[in-house]
Amino acid sequence: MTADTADILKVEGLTKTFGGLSANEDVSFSAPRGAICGLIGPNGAGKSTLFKALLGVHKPDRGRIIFDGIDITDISQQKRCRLGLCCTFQISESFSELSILEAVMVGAYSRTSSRAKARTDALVAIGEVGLTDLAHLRYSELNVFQRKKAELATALATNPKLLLLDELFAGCSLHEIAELIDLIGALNQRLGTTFIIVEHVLHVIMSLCSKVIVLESGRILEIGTPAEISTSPVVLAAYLGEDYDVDEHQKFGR
Ligand SMILES: Nc1ncnc2c1ncn2[C@@H]1O[C@H](COP(=O)(O)OP(=O)(O)OP(=O)(O)O)[C@@H](O)[C@H]1O
Repeated sequence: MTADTADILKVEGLTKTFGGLSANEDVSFSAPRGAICGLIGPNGAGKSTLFKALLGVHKPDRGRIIFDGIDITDISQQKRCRLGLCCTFQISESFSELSILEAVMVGAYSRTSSRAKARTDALVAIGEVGLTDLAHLRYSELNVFQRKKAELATALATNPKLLLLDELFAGCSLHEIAELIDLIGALNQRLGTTFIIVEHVLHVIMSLCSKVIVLESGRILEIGTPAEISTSPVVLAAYLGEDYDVDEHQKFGR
């Protein structure tokens, strides 16, 4: 398999069923290298199931996942992470007495066994998200917004090529959302990291993404630019119901 330099990720015909329910049905899309892509859809559309398949949390029934030219469909989560496919994850309660530095070092240890190197890499990642002055604080002492940034730093410390953000913005104020949008945009520019973002705050998707994938009932409903998605009759109908008024909802997502 030769690497497709244009697309860092290709998903081909991914299907995952739970009992009789198709959580993902023949899902195919690609993510261009260096892009910020959005994955949206109503509740239960299959977004988390798709992320879990990408991360290797569960195995799809059918289909293939090609990451950076490599078929990763059957390889472990740890190996995917080492290849550069990672997500943000909430620090569990059992880790809450760790300092930010120690928590972010957990991410850095995915690519080194050297404590000194993990510490250096963690400090770089902490700097990237602007938490250097708080690096010594315990996780339990942080507010929601600081935790989000620390989770982002932990993921960055794995040195991802593709970072999946699953509702990173949830629980943030409008001001904090604006700051996180700027931060993700800056990281994308500075580090070249590709992002795929699952987010219910559509303003985030419309502000950051160049490509949006819309899922509904496990299937791809539409793929396009934010402008195309925000005026797509099928997308509007999926979100707003069959009786939506296009003129009334032309500011969808703003
Ligand atoms: N482990 C599981 N066992 C059984 N059914 C599941 C499982 N995980 C997900 N599902 C079902 O698959 C469908 C898709 O769920 P999924 O969580 O992927 O949707 P989602 O788009 O992430 O939803 P939300 O926006 O509410 O988080 C739902 O009907 C859900 O109940």
